[in-house]
Amino acid sequence: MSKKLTDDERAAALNELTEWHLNDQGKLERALAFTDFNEAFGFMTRVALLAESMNHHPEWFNVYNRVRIELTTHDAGGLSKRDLKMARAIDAMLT
Ligand SMILES: C[C@H](O)[C@H](O)[C@H]1CNC2=NC(N)=NC(=O)C2=N1
Repeated sequence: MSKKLTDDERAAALNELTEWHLNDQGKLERALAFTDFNEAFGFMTRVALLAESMNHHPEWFNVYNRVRIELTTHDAGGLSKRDLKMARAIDAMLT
């Protein structure tokens, strides 16, 4: 069971995760564009393996070279540290 972040914790995290924003559903969102579908799906495959190992799974949307990722923690009813860990791991994968 993960705890929902406090308002202060969430604000600090958003300040640090510059590529991410809070969407209108309160989820942590990042939009990405790759050169083509192969690159996008290759990235999604790497994230999928990571997600499975972390038992924390993204909600996402893909069209051709674009991927939009939304992170939230269902049992916390909002953002938790698990979303921040996942976001940082995704960022690290892209550098
Ligand atoms: C039973 C299982 O541990 C839960 O359903 C996990 C799986 N993956 C999950 N992923 C995400 N993003 N949020 C969750 O709350 C979550 N819960």
